[in-house]
Amino acid sequence: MHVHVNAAESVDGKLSTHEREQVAISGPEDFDRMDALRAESAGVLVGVGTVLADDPSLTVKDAERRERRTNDGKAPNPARVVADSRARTPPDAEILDDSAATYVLASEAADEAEVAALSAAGATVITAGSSRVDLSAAFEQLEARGVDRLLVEGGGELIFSLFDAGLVDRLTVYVGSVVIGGRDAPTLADGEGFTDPETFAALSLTDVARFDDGVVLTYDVQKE
Ligand SMILES: NC(=O)C1=CN([C@@H]2O[C@H](COP(=O)(O)OP(=O)(O)OC[C@H]3O[C@@H](n4cnc5c(N)ncnc54)[C@H](OP(=O)(O)O)[C@@H]3O)[C@@H](O)[C@H]2O)C=CC1
Ligand SMILES: Nc1nc(O)c(N)c(N[C@@H]2O[C@H](COP(=O)(O)O)[C@@H](O)[C@H]2O)n1
Repeated sequence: MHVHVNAAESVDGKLSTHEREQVAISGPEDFDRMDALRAESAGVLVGVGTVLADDPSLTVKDAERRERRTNDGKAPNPARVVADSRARTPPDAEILDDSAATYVLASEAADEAEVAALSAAGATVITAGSSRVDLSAAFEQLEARGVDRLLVEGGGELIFSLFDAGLVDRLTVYVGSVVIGGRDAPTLADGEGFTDPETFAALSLTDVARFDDGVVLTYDVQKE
């Protein structure tokens, strides 16, 4: 599985406000760059926290990009994937509309009725992990279904877990010219955090580019 994490943060590293409401940190040029990344992906992954906060659609917005995908023999939109251990995704969430296939990565702790409701709403539920989604195992099951290239759009809890598990290949971060602040506002990587510097995720900066009134930093992730 190739895993590319892309997110937009303020200069102080926040993904949104302490109220965890969606804010536009980047502008039209960066949203278009993100749309191109979606169009190149087999799947777009977010955590259930992002689904509950933002209710994103995770579709390709540009019609020409969708047409190019169709001409290449692909579905117009990549699959939508949500990491959701307890099947908390609302059955009327945007990611469950009929624009694309939707996978819910759940754990054995998910309530059977909630899983059934998501299946009835059109999702394919993949179970991996006892109390929380085992991301490596879930990715193997996604690959078996042809989803072999994931764009991860957040949020901070999920992104930390992916780095912690050594699953990230590439990171692009849009740094917007704004300070959001707030000790409880989500950051690019939340979770437990690393303590031993030996275990920090090590990155190689490969590009710096200006988009809108901010910069996009591109990194390859060093793997042992
Ligand atoms: N600026 C940007 O680019 C973006 C901003 N955002 C913002 O980020 C915020 C949401 O981020 P956040 O609250 O961190 O939520 P996330 O989207 O990271 O979702 C976190 C949840 O995912 C579930 N999950 C399942 N498996 C795992 C796993 N193995 N590791 C970690 N999490 C797992 C957990 O819930 P459970 O245990 O129930 O499964 C967890 O609470 C919102 O405010 C949103 O607006 C979001 C995306 C992009
Ligand atoms: N690149 C980027 N810049 C921002 O300023 C953002 N707030 C986000 N958020 C992500 O975009 C998703 C919205 O997707 P749809 O337009 O609904 O398809 C949102 O959920 C975040 O993943 N990204």
